[in-house]
Amino acid sequence: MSLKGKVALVTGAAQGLGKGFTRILLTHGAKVSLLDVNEAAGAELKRSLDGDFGADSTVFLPCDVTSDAQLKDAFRRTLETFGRIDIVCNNAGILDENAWERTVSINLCAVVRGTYLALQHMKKESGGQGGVIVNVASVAGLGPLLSTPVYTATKHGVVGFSRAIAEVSKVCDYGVRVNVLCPSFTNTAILSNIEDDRTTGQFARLKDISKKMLQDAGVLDVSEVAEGFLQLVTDEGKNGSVLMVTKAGTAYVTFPQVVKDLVASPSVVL
Ligand SMILES: NC(=O)C1=CN([C@@H]2O[C@H](COP(=O)(O)OP(=O)(O)OC[C@H]3O[C@@H](n4cnc5c(N)ncnc54)[C@H](O)[C@@H]3O)[C@@H](O)[C@H]2O)C=CC1
Ligand SMILES: CCCCCC(=O)/C=C/C=C\C/C=C\C/C=C\CCCC(=O)O
Repeated sequence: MSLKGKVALVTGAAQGLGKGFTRILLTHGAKVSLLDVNEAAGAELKRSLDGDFGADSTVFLPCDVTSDAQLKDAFRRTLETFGRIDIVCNNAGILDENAWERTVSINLCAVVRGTYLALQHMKKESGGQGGVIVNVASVAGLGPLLSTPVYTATKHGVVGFSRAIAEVSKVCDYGVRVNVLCPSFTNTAILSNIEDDRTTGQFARLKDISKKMLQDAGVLDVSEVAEGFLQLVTDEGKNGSVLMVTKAGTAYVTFPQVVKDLVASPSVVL
């Protein structure tokens, strides 16, 4: 799928991975709506992107993804600005085992909210033109990161929810693909949490295990993860796909198939 003339909405776009996803989308010809709760970083990024891609290529919309009203308004303003939405990336995330309810709210509840809003705008049965959603989980969505059990749970939640919605989209012919990105440790601000007793809370004593995992796994550059993101956006054969990005390269994750062909079974009435 070519990105020329396409419009994307990215949450948590002001820095780190969201900024990387934004840049790769712009480089391939898309326009991007940048959503972030950090207004100063968002405004600064917008200024630098104006220089590289032109002021008409992006809009920055201050938005806390935990607010239903703010996220709805950001979708509305994206449509108002660019006239269409084709790509949605639910990327905003935090790691804070002390503020664990907020972690669930941002990392999982807001991904559900962003996915439902994306479907409302893009699915064919609501008059949309189809599209693609990429939800950002983590390798911690596939196995445990010991010092961060709630973070780990939210990322497993993102994987499970996205795979389920991808199947729904296929069966109900929404015309929207839903994929999941699972990066390993990547060089962004969130990595500093590994050392921070305030964010690991009662599990601070386990931080050496996470640090050892990081040393063994290595640290990805944002651009390596952005290439994986681009694959999930552009490869029209991918729906319900979970792409793991590690220093060893990229790999699509396979899951055990517990019930074979459930939806294709003639005994299942849809
Ligand atoms: N850096 C890493 O090692 C990995 C990161 N991830 C995931 O990638 C995603 C992006 O994280 P990074 O770029 O690494 O971290 P980061 O901390 O650099 O960026 C996160 C962005 O999300 C924004 N944000 C936080 N709460 C928000 C809210 N309530 N509403 C709107 N925006 C909000 C922040 O302002 C920030 O711009 C997260 O979901 C994270 O869990 C996944 C695997 C590895
Ligand atoms: C503490 C900093 C966290 C930074 C953000 C993040 O999500 C990093 C995750 C990196 C690694 C995930 C850790 C554990 C995953 C464990 C097992 C995965 C198994 C995958 C497989 O090969 O089957």
